[in-house]
Amino acid sequence: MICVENLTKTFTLNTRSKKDRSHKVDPRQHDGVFNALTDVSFHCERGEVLGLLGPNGAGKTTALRILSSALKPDSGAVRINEVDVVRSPLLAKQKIGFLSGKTGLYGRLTARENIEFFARLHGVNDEYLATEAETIYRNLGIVHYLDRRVEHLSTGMQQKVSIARAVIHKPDVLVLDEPTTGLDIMATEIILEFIQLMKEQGTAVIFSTHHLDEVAMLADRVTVIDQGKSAFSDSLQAFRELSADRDLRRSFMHVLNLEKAYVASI
Ligand SMILES: Nc1ncnc2c1ncn2[C@@H]1O[C@H](COP(=O)(O)OP(=O)(O)OP(=O)(O)O)[C@@H](O)[C@H]1O
Repeated sequence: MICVENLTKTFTLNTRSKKDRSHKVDPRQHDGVFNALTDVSFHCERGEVLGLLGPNGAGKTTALRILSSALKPDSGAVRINEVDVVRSPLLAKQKIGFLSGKTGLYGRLTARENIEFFARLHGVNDEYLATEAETIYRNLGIVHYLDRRVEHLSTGMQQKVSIARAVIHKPDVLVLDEPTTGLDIMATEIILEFIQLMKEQGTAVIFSTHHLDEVAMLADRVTVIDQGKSAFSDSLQAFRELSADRDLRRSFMHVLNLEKAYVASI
């Protein structure tokens, strides 16, 4: 369904970043450039959830922005069935729903206006908005504040509106960058249940997270990105089996240590 192959992405650093001492220790920086991604590959089938893990700064957001066609890779491929995301970004946008760290909602518009504006950009018709969209609103628990201005909503409320906006055009693939970060237990629960529902409806869902319990609950596949490379990409079961006691935290540490040992040896 969605196949990501050998992505690379280099950022040119500005003069200030070049002088920034904190960057000097990162082996990915040299000669005024930062190699954010050097080799990232994974895939996710219809009706599957892929949990994307990795330490801070590993390259998860960079990879997800490329998937959503917000950013162009230097090399590598992203394909959704027959559609080449890099070559046909407009077509790809119809097939992908993307939730990024920044909500991108218009504060002075109501939640409903935000969602419907985005829906119309994607050619969603009024009949659908009047009927089936209500199911999305109910499933996300946002019905009672749809007509309030976004600037007056809490972080959790805004996040759920952003998710509604990301799925309103019925994408084949849903990409969520840290969807539960900073949210309370109830908002988190609703979002995790919503991901499960999308999976049951046949959507391929890719979400990044620092919470291993979310991966245990939802993921069929796991990809770990470390230092711009996919250090592990396989089923949840294979990930568990990396540790003798099938503990996900230990599996995660195992992947990172192996990767570091490898980097040290070259
Ligand atoms: N435009 C840019 N210019 C220079 N460096 C960048 C740029 N965007 C990202 N980076 C660097 O690329 C690296 C990967 O960043 P990215 O945001 O993809 O990491 P992440 O895995 O999502 O981290 P986190 O878990 O903290 O959100 C970081 O070191 C970041 O500073």
